Amino acid sequence: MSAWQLCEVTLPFPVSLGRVIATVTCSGEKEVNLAVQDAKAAFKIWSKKSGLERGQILFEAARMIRERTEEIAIMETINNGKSIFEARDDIKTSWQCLEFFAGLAGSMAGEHIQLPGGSFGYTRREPLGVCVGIGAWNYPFQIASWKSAPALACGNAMIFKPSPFTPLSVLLLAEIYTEAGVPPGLFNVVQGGAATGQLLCQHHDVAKVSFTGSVPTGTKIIEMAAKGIKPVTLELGGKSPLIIFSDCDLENAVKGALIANFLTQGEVCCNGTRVFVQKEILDKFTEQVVKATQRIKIGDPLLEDTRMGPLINRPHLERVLGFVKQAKEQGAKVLCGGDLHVPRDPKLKGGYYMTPCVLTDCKDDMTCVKEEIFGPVMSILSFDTEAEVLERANNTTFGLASGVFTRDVQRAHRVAAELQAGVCCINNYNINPVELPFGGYKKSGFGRENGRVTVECYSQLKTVYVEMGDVESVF
Ligand SMILES: NC(=O)c1ccc[n+]([C@@H]2O[C@H](COP(=O)([O-])OP(=O)(O)OC[C@H]3O[C@@H](n4cnc5c(N)ncnc54)[C@H](O)[C@@H]3O)[C@@H](O)[C@H]2O)c1
Ligand SMILES: O=CCc1c[nH]c2ccc(O)cc12
Repeated sequence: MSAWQLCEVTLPFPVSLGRVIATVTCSGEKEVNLAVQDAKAAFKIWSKKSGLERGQILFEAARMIRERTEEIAIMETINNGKSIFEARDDIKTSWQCLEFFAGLAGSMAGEHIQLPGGSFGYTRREPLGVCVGIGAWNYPFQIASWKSAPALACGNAMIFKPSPFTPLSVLLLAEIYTEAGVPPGLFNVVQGGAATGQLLCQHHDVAKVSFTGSVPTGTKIIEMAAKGIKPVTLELGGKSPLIIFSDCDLENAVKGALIANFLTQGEVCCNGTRVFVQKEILDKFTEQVVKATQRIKIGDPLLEDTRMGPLINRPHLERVLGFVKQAKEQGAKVLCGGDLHVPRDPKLKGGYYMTPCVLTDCKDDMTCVKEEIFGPVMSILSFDTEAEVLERANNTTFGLASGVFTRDVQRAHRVAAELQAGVCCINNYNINPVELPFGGYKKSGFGRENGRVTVECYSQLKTVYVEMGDVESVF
């Protein structure tokens, strides 16, 4: 039995349409201990399998996710409020991630190093043990997949705690792993909020924590991990710059700016919310961005043509609207959106909708330009020169992502090299294929998800020395 089925406290989870869709129970100390105990037992079996054997099971899980895409996407849309159109894409990147690490599992290996006198050494890449994954509410299924796939491929067990705002879809992932053949308890889900998260991070049998969420919570996670000398992966917030030079392909730059700001209701950590536009094209760019933003179809996220659903919950909606109000007070101009949206469909009336917002006349010291809003609010800033925009783009404590639109290939790479961010997209935005590492600089975190390098975040290296001669002793 999974730990999440054994809980004592009942919490209601109102979702983004204002209705309760499910009640899950919150895991306390007893359930967390049980989950760790089961994970330890499963780790013993799993870590003894060859990489190829683990890969075969992960390939099967990927196949099952792909086959059940529609069911999982519907669940994710109900869970989070994002459009079904986007949810399908999240599920695709999830099974792709499982496939990517399944493919790597069989070739994880150490090195052989020849030493004097015929002696030699070799290294073994070994799993860490029981890993904990803690997720945010914006990409519930994908976050759980991006954490569990490399963890399991490397031979670890994982206990995953989703955000209490989106507790459901990860249960399908747990079901799929089990049906695909992972040992019982190897991937387990516990439910709850901060208290459950703390119990997991502080548990002495937990070897690693991989966290996706805000900087303040990330700070607490790293403090707890430091006390236990545990490695962490931190995927935190951002306030990423998107730089649009006057020599860009304008149509692509406009599309890029919308993708950089309005996917998942703007609730995306790597969004390019500081849109720096070179003066010569500011008016043309702004006009086209506003037109395209006003065309975004807001509504029932389960309908095929909807492109923006409701925000995650009422306090968050109010927070985002508060940022727009403050921006106006500080001198920004609202060119469109930024209002509460009440859909005509009566069944959507209680939903946490707002209209996507474009702000102009923004200055670097305004709150809307400095702080992560995590909602559908784009701030447009103008600039003159490359040197100036680089200085301003890097003037932030965050460093998750960045983007540049230009037709000048040398400038594109020069700017990409100068931007202080873990990711830079040239002539597109929010493209995060599983083959490429994803993660932040500065306060946006450290460690990486996806790409080959992530194997290093979920394994440890043992050095073995082999003496082929006699022991030479000074004693
Ligand atoms: N960099 C990334 O990859 C990435 C991805 C998605 C979201 N985010 C960031 O996440 C934030 C929004 O998500 P959120 O509101 O769910 O973040 P959050 O930090 O409030 O919560 C994230 C998770 O941490 C848990 N948690 C809260 N307090 C905890 C504690 N003391 N100990 C252990 N666990 C605790 C929560 O229950 C939740 O599961 C934004 O800042 C966004 O930028 C970052
Ligand atoms: O929201 C931020 C970027 C992102 C999108 N999907 C995922 C999955 C896992 C992460 O850690 C981050 C993200």
